[in-house]
Amino acid sequence: MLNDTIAAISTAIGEGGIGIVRLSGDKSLEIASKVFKSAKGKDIKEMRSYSMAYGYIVDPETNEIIDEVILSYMKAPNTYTREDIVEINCHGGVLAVKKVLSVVLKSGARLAEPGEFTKRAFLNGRIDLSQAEAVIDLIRAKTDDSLNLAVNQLKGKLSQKINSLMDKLLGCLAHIEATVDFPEDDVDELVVNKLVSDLQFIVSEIDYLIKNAESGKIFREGLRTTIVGKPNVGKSSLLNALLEEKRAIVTDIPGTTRDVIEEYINIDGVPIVLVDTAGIRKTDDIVENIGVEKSKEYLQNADLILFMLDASRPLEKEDEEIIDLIKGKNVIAILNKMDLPTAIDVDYVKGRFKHVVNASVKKEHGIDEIKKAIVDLVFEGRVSSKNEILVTNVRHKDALVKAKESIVKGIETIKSGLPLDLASVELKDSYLKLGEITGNIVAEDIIDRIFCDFCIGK
Ligand SMILES: Nc1nc2c(c(=O)[nH]1)N(C=O)[C@@H](CNc1ccc(C(=O)N[C@@H](CCC(=O)O)C(=O)O)cc1)CN2
Ligand SMILES: Nc1nc2c(ncn2[C@@H]2O[C@H](COP(=O)(O)OP(=O)(O)OP(=O)(O)O)[C@@H](O)[C@H]2O)c(=O)[nH]1
Ligand SMILES: [K+]
Ligand SMILES: [Mg+2]
Repeated sequence: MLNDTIAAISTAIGEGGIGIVRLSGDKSLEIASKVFKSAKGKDIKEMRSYSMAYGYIVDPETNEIIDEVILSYMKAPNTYTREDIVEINCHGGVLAVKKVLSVVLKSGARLAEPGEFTKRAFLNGRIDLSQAEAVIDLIRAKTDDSLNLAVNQLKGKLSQKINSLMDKLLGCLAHIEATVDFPEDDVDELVVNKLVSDLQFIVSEIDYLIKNAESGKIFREGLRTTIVGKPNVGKSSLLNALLEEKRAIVTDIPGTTRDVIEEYINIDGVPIVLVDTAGIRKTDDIVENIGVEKSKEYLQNADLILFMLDASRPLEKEDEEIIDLIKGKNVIAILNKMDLPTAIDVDYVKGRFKHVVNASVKKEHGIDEIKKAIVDLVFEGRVSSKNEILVTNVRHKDALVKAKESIVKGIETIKSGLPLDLASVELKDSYLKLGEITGNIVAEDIIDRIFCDFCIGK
């Protein structure tokens, strides 16, 4: 129900300077007035929009003072949700904030669902769906570039692009309608050519967005990079070196790492989810074996594999088995332990892998080269995040792919000389797909799924 008043804790739960309980809905001020006592005896119902009041939150049933607070009021429609908003700024302890929320709920507000404030901003028309999605991306951004992309999307840059494509498509549809109204006339060849070239232009613009979406996805989700190799080649040493922190246990005992270790790093603005795994080998140790199975699972889902080899030893069956497992994946092979005499067939490894880096992780050699190889591979021939409209969300990319397919079919229909209104069916499909990105035209379950993913209080 959109017209009830919702409330939630909008700051992170934990000890902090301030914790905020936020209310949104037309009863926000009325509910707040039941629990707030102004220090100067003022009535908050007379408050001006975008002003604050100092006082106490009091449990109306027990008259017990719960917290000393500052309350702020923002009047609809100039607010985050486009509804009346009251924010109660409490002391930032877990208990005070929770108790304030609980009296607010007892006084007539309903606990907000995750993302419900932002969902209201969307349903009330302040932002479209792609902008709402940008809010959560902004909160989760781990690098400056990711943040920058999310802010641009929040400001509506992607929406503008999609709306302009939809306008152009609508122009083509109008064009077709106009010719269909005069069926007796032979459709002018010039008209058809113009239509096809307009559609091809739209396709090329969509193509550009799709092409760069791979990089965009990395900025939003991070590049899943998994270090694999047989035991003892130096995988955990590499994780520690890239993190610049002794995160994983390193020993000279093969089979040291058993669980999967996952950490975030930022390499030149590229967010990386770095995963260290158990060395892959056949083993009778039950615990280690679970680790090995996990390693195999993780390497299947990786965007990039850092395949580590011990260059001081000849290639072994275990290495070959891993080579088989990672076939067809994005791989950077790392020849580690180059500080020791080389025993591996370097040429053979170079023949098998396009990207090979020499390193001695222990002596801190080759770490920068590994970082460079990762970033180069990510952006091979592609754009960075600078001043680009980058599609970062897989949902948007999928919609673009489908939108393009429909236009391409439409162009084929037109070119084959079939009646033009047959093409308009396909163009309308494409229009609907584009509309899913901004949420102009979108099914309720998609909306629910998107906002489910939000945090509470947002
Ligand atoms: N205390 C607090 N800080 C916050 C938020 C909040 O809800 N509360 N925000 C959210 O979580 C973000 C700010 N987002 C906002 C987006 C739009 C409007 C808004 O009311 N815009 C009005 C213009 C108001 C004016 O210019 O006076 C409008 O568009 O009409 C407010 C906040 C970040 N900081
Ligand atoms: N000489 C030399 N030793 C290294 C180098 N890198 C790592 N080591 C050593 O190799 C041993 C194994 O290193 P780890 O990082 O634990 O190897 P791992 O691949 O994570 O091993 P598991 O978790 O057991 O699969 C340790 O004794 C490291 O100090 C290197 O570049 N040169
Ligand atoms: K080890
Ligand atoms: Mg290890």
